[in-house]
Amino acid sequence: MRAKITINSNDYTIDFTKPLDISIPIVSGDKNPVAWYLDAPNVEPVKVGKWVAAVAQGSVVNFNTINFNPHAHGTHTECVGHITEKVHSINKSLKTFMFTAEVITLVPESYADDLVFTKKQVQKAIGSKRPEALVIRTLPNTTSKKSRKWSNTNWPYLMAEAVAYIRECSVKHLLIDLPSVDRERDEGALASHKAFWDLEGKIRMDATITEMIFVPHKVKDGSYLLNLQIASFENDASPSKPVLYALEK
Ligand SMILES: N[C@@H](CC(=O)c1ccccc1NC=O)C(=O)O
Repeated sequence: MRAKITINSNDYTIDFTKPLDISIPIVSGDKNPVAWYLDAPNVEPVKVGKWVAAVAQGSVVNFNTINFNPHAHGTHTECVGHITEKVHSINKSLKTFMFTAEVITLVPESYADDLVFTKKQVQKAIGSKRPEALVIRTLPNTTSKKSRKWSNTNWPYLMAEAVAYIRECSVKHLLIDLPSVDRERDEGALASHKAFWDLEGKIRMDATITEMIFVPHKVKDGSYLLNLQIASFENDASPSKPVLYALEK
């Protein structure tokens, strides 16, 4: 299926048979990525007495219970409810699902004992583009990101002024391939989260942050259409499935 779309008076064609999935699959056990000091997610059949709900074990159906944490175990999208006393729901915050998106690639820079992404880098990478969604691929970009054990790694993070700039560019949806836009241990500052949602100003209720994506190498930097989908969880965050489509002229 192909679609003709118009973005700001420019016409493009989309080929829906060529999705570029930038989500990380959730798998049971040690192959899954983990952050925030939790154990691996678990997918296992329901057991009642002698009944094990797996066809391989004599059940007529496979019927698994899944135990996982959206923030710790893979690609997830969160709303401002992640950091506010009143719990806002991602299902109520994210109401449209197709966005113009720009994929950029950033190399972290040294900052004291940390690795960070600066406002200057972001400015250079975005240039004059003003997408609704910004997809940040960080280097190095090995496939081990899909199973990384992130706890206590002090991953690279976005400087708050870089995120404020992203907000000033009117980006509504920020996606990154790290467990957080903020430093792993920041004494609760969450400075980049706060800057993105404008917590000290007019809170952006409809803005979202998606973390732990994986942007394959074959996806080149540039402009795309983004389909950002969540499961309908009434929670601050949900596992999500961001999918890019090339914009053909
Ligand atoms: N960086 C925060 C911690 C933090 O953000 C966090 C801690 C435990 C579980 C989840 C967290 N953030 C998740 O998105 C801090 O050091 O206080």
